Amino acid sequence: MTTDQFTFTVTKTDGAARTGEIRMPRGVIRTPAFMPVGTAATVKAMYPDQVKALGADVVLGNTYHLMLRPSAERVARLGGLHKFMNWPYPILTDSGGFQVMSLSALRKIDESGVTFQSHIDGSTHVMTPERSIEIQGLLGSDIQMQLDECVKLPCTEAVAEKAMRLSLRWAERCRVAFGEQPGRAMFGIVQGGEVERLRIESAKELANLDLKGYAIGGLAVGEPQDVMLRMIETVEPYMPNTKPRYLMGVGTPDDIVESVRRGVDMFDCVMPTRAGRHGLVFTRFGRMNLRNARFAEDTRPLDAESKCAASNTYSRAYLHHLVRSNEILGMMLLTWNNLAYYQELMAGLRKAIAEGRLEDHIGEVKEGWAKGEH
Ligand SMILES: CNc1nc2cc3c(=O)[nH]c(N)nc3c(CC[C@H]3O[C@@H](OC)[C@H](OC)[C@@H]3OC)c2[nH]1
Repeated sequence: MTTDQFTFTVTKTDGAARTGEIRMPRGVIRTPAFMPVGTAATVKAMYPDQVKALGADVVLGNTYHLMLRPSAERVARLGGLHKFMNWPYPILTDSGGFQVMSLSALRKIDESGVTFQSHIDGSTHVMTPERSIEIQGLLGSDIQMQLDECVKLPCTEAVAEKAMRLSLRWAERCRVAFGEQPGRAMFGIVQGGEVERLRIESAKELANLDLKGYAIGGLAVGEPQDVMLRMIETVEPYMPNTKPRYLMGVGTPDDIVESVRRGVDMFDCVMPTRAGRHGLVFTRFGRMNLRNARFAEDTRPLDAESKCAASNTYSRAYLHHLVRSNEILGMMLLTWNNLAYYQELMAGLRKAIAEGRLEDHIGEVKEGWAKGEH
């Protein structure tokens, strides 16, 4: 009997929300989970053991960036991404489709795949579903995303339909190319723009492929939050409830809370890391921009009750100075604080669902944000 080495178990539900565990050889992912973005084989401004200590069970790598530099083949020759970046735990990699559309000089997209020019040196590359899965395999990725076409919103129904159907055909090709990789998974990505019937068809067709997990793609691309939430509500009933649901690119703390409420299990977003590098901090009192002069002589730490040294030790005045001086330590401390807060938010949501008190907990969390400064 072959024991499946990649499993997902829902442990508790509270309304549409669930807690769960994704178990694989490299470790366990506790859901709902926030996955720090480590695009170029590093979670920017953080040491790997610091990211782990905050409670992150999995980090993200990116096919587009790593195929261009240092190349997937070189990472494989060096022992794979886990060894390369000293992160022995689970890694999820995106297929690269999104970055091709958003970062590169897109040359062509057709049935075979996408042809693009590197934003680094202008060299031409062809990314097919098969090549994307090959690259993710070379990296040693534990959770590999299908190659898809993520349309920019708003777009016409015809454009959304064409991209959704292409993505479905690419999902099938990725499934074949992925083959059997024990202990690893390939996730499908639901597309369909803002068109409910397309979203439902995409979710149903992907469910028929019996994949190990499913992402909701094509969102967090500038649409209002209510549109994003409506799309989640539309597809959730058609996404197998025994498989993890991953909402790509999301989001702010409020986006995450509202999406957990609607049955989403996994999240990724550059918000906490990128914002941290620019002086924007997330706390249980809401967000603060430490560039603001009002912090120039504020001797309080960001959050005296936080377990994180970046949050409970350094004065806002000092952090304000570091940000204004564009000091590296400022980026380090604010990134650290933000990731600590995001992990604390996820741990609180997991605990509240386990105790069947998610709605009360969400009320308390939002009250803290609204109250702002104490
Ligand atoms: C911000 N809003 C947002 N909406 C998105 C929608 C999609 C989508 O439909 N398909 C695919 N394939 N990717 C998407 C992505 C990129 C996530 C990656 O982007 C990278 O973060 C910058 C990171 O790579 C380490 C992450 O890896 C999974 C989205 N990002």
